This record gives sequence, structure tokens and C-alpha cells, in this order.
Amino acid sequence: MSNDTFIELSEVSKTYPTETFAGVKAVTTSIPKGKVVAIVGESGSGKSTMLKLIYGLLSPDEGMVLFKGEAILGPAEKLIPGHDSMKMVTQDFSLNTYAKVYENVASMLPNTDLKYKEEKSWAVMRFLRIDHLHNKRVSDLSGGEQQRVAIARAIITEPEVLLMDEPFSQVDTPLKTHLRADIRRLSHDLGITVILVSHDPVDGLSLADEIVVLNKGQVVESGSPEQLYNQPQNVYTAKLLADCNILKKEEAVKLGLRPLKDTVAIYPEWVELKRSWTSKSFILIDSFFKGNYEELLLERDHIRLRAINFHINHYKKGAAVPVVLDRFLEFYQTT
Ligand SMILES: Nc1ncnc2c1ncn2[C@@H]1O[C@H](COP(=O)(O)OP(=O)(O)OP(=O)(O)O)[C@@H](O)[C@H]1O
Repeated sequence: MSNDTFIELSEVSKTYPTETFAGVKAVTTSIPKGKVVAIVGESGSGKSTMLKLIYGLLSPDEGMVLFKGEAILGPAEKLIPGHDSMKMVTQDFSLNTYAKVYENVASMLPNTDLKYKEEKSWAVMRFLRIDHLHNKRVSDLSGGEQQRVAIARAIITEPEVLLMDEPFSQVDTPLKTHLRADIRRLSHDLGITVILVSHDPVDGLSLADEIVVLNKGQVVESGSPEQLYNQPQNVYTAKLLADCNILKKEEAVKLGLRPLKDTVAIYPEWVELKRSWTSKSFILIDSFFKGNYEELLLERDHIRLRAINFHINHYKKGAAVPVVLDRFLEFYQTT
């Protein structure tokens, strides 16, 4: 392990005292500087545990967590837990809800230079577009606004790393887009390395430069969103990131595919719907309106597939839908 790497986890394991299974197990991965990294995985896969190990809120039972080549001190070795060059925004935001926005943000800086304190507080509030709320009490803000105040408090001291646990949990869909853009600006404009945990992998796909996939406390793979979406090495990743159709080899063969491995994954957008006759017709079981498209549930030989259809209401329930299948992923694992 070289000294010029940024954050490195090497064979890190952590089992909680009351548990028999490890929260994380033999995790080895590295986090590059200045990037947005999303840790994704099913509930209980160890995402929050990994975040706490990086921040120093937990000590590993085995292995090492290094920040710029130095071991991160755990709670037993540090009076105030948490690494000095990092800040963590938790789901509860830890704000003083009775105080105003400006006070919440400015109180993170010492009173040694009042001019700097005031200028910096305004700059950070402007960066996160909460300057117009400066005089409002935090208790009167929406969840999305409180989230931005929590981020402002975290970045005002210019940390090198910002850790975010489920940053989108209290934000509705339109605000998510703004918050994603804000998080990207933290890394791209300010150079902060952002490590976030999300139970919704779509957040990771649309925002992160790199994704780390956890399953049962272990890193199953990591890479860019495009790489993991288009060429996942595990059926777990394909299911997690794409909500894809999973077929056994025999089922895929019945549908005319020629897989070599045990499990086949077909993304709904790869189920090609044709307007004219094809040798493969499916029966439309149901359709689900999704706004600018509908999701079709199709069946043939007792095998069901979900497909995406942009010509809403073109197919009626019970009708034959001509389909072409020529793109699929295949895996040796069955789950
Ligand atoms: N304080 C704790 N004490 C005992 N077990 C814990 C504790 N925190 C987490 N665990 C266990 O460790 C495992 C990993 O939990 P963790 O919270 O890291 O997962 P997660 O992927 O963040 O889950 P979620 O998405 O549900 O928040 C789980 O089995 C969980 O029950």
C-alpha cells in the first residue's frame, strides 16, 4: 500500500459485539481523491458500518483503514471520535432546530476572526442556495432545506472528505435532482471527496464517479456507474442496479437465447417491442403507467418479462406483443 493513495481499506472486518455475522468482512477497496463515491447494497449489507469505519467512529477488528497512508484512529484512541479532516452528515442532520440558519452554519467556526467567520458563512450559504433562509429557524425549514444546512455546517471548515449517510432519505424527487447537483459541485468545484451511502442504487448511478457494491458485508465489485450497469460481474449487482429480469438458463433457452452460464439477466429496456410480427410473441399480462412510458408485464411459456414501452396504450391486456430478444447478460452464480 503506497503513501500517495487517499483512503484505503485493507482486509477490514468488523463484527458488532451482539452479532455473530460480521457487519463488514475482509473489505479491501480504495477511495480516490476528489471523487464522489457511492456505497450501495441491500439493507444490512454493511454500508453504514463501512462509512463509520472510514470516519473513525468504529475500529476494525481486523485489517486497516488508512487516510493518506496513516491509520485512522478509532473511538478508543481519540477523545472526540471522527477524523479531523473529515465531516459526516447523518440522517438526523444534528442541527440546532431552535436556532436560525445563519447561527447553525456560523457556529461551526471559532470567534478568532469574526470578519472571516461572517464572510465564510455567507459564501457557504450562497454555495448551497440557502442564503435567503439565513434568518429562518431550522425547525421551520423543509427536509431538503435542512439537508443543505447540514451540508453547509459540514463543509464550512473545509474538510477533505464529506461522508453522507442516506442524503436523499428526506428529500422528494424534484429536490433530489438539485441535491445531486449540489453534491457533485462539492467534489468538482471544491475538490471535496464525497463518500455517500444510499439504499437506492439509482442515486449512485446518477451521481457517483465510482460505485462500491456491498453484499453481506463484502465488496462484490466496484467501478464506474456505466461499467457496473453495462458489465456487472455479479447477478447481485445487476439486480441491485437495474431491477432486471432474471431467468434460469433453461428458461432463457426456451425463449430462443443461447446462454452458456446458469443465470441470465435481461434489462427491461433490452426487451425490444416490435410493431410487426416476429417469431416470438408474448401475451400482455398487465401494464403499469410510469408517466412518459409504461412498464409491460409479458408472459410466454410461463416465463415472465418486464419491458419498457414508450407508445402508451398501444398494446391491450391479453394481446400478443411481438418481441425480439438479442441482448442479455449471463452469470455462473444463481443469486
Ligand atoms: N450497533 C449495532 N449493533 C449490532 N449490530 C449492528 C449494529 N449496527 C449494524 N449492525 C448489524 O451489522 C450489519 C450491517 O449493518 P449496516 O447498518 O452497516 O448495514 P446497511 O447496509 O447500512 O443497512 P441499511 O441500508 O439497512 O441501513 C447488519 O446485520 C446490522 O444488523
